[in-house]
Order: sequence, then structure tokens, then C-alpha cells
Amino acid sequence: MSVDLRACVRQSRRMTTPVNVTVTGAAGQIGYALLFRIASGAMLGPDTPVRLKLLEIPQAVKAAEGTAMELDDCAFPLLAGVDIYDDPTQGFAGTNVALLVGARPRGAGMERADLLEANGGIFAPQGKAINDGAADDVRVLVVGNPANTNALIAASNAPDVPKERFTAMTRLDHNRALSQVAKKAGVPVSEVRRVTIWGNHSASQYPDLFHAEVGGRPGADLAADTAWLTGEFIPTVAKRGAAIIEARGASSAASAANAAIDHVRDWVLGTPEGDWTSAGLWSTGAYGVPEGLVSSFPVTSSGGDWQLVEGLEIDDFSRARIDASVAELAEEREAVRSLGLV
Ligand SMILES: NC(=O)c1ccc[n+]([C@@H]2O[C@H](COP(=O)([O-])OP(=O)(O)OC[C@H]3O[C@@H](n4cnc5c(N)ncnc54)[C@H](O)[C@@H]3O)[C@@H](O)[C@H]2O)c1
Ligand SMILES: O=C(O)C[C@H](O)C(=O)O
Repeated sequence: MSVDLRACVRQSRRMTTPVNVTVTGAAGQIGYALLFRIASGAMLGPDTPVRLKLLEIPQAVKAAEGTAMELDDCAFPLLAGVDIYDDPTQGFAGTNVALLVGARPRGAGMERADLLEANGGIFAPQGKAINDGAADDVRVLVVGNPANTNALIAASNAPDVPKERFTAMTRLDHNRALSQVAKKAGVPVSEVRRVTIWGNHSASQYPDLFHAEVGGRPGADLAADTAWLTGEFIPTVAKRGAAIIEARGASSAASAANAAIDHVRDWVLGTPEGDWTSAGLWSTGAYGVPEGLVSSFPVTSSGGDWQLVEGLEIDDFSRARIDASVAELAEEREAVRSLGLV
């Protein structure tokens, strides 16, 4: 019998029933930065036991076993067990939270969309396995790139799971925007609220300050510095992934894992009063984004569900940028249609 995830979290606190969390790509860079924090309680709260289900390709199972040994060695009080699979059907059986990280990262000079063909094929079978075997309350976060379109592929292959349970990660972009704004304004990150990432997790994304509040002042005051907005802020946030690959020689890992934790924690436990965050959601047509694209929107969460922040005024400057990113999402959807993935 299925149970609602929030009820499961509440029940876990009383009875130690673990929440099943599947992490794909568990032996990868992000997996290594993610698993220990999930097991410590950072994602589902300090009283909720978790059972980790690690899904890897056969060649990486041994490395995943090493990570599982280290998880054991941490003696996390909340960790009820770790199982390792190389078969999606088993990896997603009974799962309540699925973090789809496993996919190839881009290298220097590539765009995330260049990964569509290499990675797209991973998400159709995983969507089917989630459809057939996950718990009825399953919540899915796609991290593997191109994240929005991979979420679209997974959701399209899971016809029995409500579309709103499939999300793509733009929380890293959101957090990057918070930091850039805080630095510019000389305020702590905690004083930056209601920033929005619109569109695709790609260089076309639009980080929007026009509804933000920064140090108690309207974000529009900062955005009025057009040279900074268009010459620094937007490109710095949108191209940060490439800048990190260039500097580190590998794509972001700890910050991506942190963003995944933030995303799921807020989804399950709720967003703070008076603020919102950004997440890639299946569009129902809001803000002119065509239905059935997975696009980033401003969202709050309560009761274990995302709610779109509605009624924001979108001026011509923002409209053009949202439209450009959404057009890219539509192109990616056409590309995966032609590959037969949706
Ligand atoms: N959305 C975001 O903000 C964001 C941020 C950072 C990275 N990413 C993406 O996350 C993905 C993972 O990045 P990484 O740095 O951990 O890469 P990585 O190469 O270090 O690890 C990827 C892991 O996935 C595994 N894998 C591959 N195919 C799999 C499959 N079918 N099932 C299960 N596991 C599979 C690999 O064996 C490997 O261990 C990349 O696509 C990267 O671009 C997204
Ligand atoms: O940019 C990448 O390819 C990795 C990731 O999506 C990021 O934003 O850091």
C-alpha cells in the first residue's frame, strides 16, 4: 500500500519507517557529494530514517560498493540500509524519492544540449521503471543533463505517474543567482529573496531580479543598472557551469549535490514564508510556456507539492528572454521526439 511521502516522513519520525531514496549515478562525482548528506538527514530532516538504493551501470557497481562501505563507516543513525543495483526495475522498486543524477557530464567547449543523444536514452527506461515499480507518492528530481529535457523524457515514459512529480534541477542556477546578487549588493545571501530562474538549465536561462527583494529593497533597483544586469549578472549565472568546468576541469559536483538537497528538502518540507525558489516543472501553459515542456518557474512548496507563483508582471525585457529559453526547450523536445524518446 502506498503512503503519502509527508505522512511517511511524519510516520518515520514516530516509528523509524525509512523513506526509500534512489540515487542514480551513485559512483559519480555528484553521487559522492550527495549520498553522505542524504544519510546525515540534511535532505529529509534530522528525524527521518532513509534507505538508500544506489543505481549504477555494471562497470561502476564496484565503485558504488566502495561508497556504500564508507557510508557504513560513518555510522549515520538515520541510515537504515544501502542496496546497490545495476537494473532500473530493482533500483526504483518502492522508491519514494528518486534523484536521477547518472548521466555523462559535458566537457570543455560542449553545450548541455550536446548531451541529448548520449544521455537521453538513459531516461526513457528509467521513466518506465519508475512508472512500473516506484511508490505511489514518488517524487523525482532530474539532475543529469540536459536536465529539463531528460525530465520530459522520464515523465513521458511514466504515463501513470502525475506529471508534477517529475522535476528538473534549476536550484543550482537559483543559488548561483542569490550569491551573485548578494555580492553585488553587499548583503548576506539570507537577505536576497524571490529571485527566479526561468526556462532551461542552459546558457539561455533567464535569472530574473525584477520581483526580487535585496536587503529590503526592490531587486528592480539593482536591475536598473542595465550594464551590470546584461553584461555581468545574467551571463555570469547562465554560464557558471562552463566557468566551473574550465576552472576545475570537471563539472560542478558539491554545489550540484547541495542544490539537489535544497530542492528535495523544500519540496517535501516546504519553502520559507515570504520567499520562493526555482524548479523545472512540467508546464501547464502558465506564463506563456507551452504545455508539456519542462521549464523553470518561480515556485513555493507546501503540503509536499510545488505551487507556481502566479500573477507576476512580465515586462518586455523579461518576456524576450523567457521566450528565447523556452524556444530552446521546444527545439530540444523536437530533437528527442525525432529520437523516439518521447
Ligand atoms: N542540473 C544541474 O544543475 C547539474 C549540475 C551539475 C551536473 N549536472 C549533470 O549531472 C550529471 C552527473 O554529473 P557527475 O559530475 O556526477 O558525472 P560523473 O561522470 O562523475 O558520474 C556520472 C555517473 O553516472 C553513472 N551512470 C551513467 N549512466 C547511468 C545509468 N544509465 N544508470 C545509472 N548510472 C549511470 C556513471 O557510471 C557515473 O558513475 C551530468 O549529466 C552533469 O552534466 C547537472
Ligand atoms: O554546466 C554543466 O555542464 C554542469 C552543470 O549543469 C552546471 O550547471 O554546473
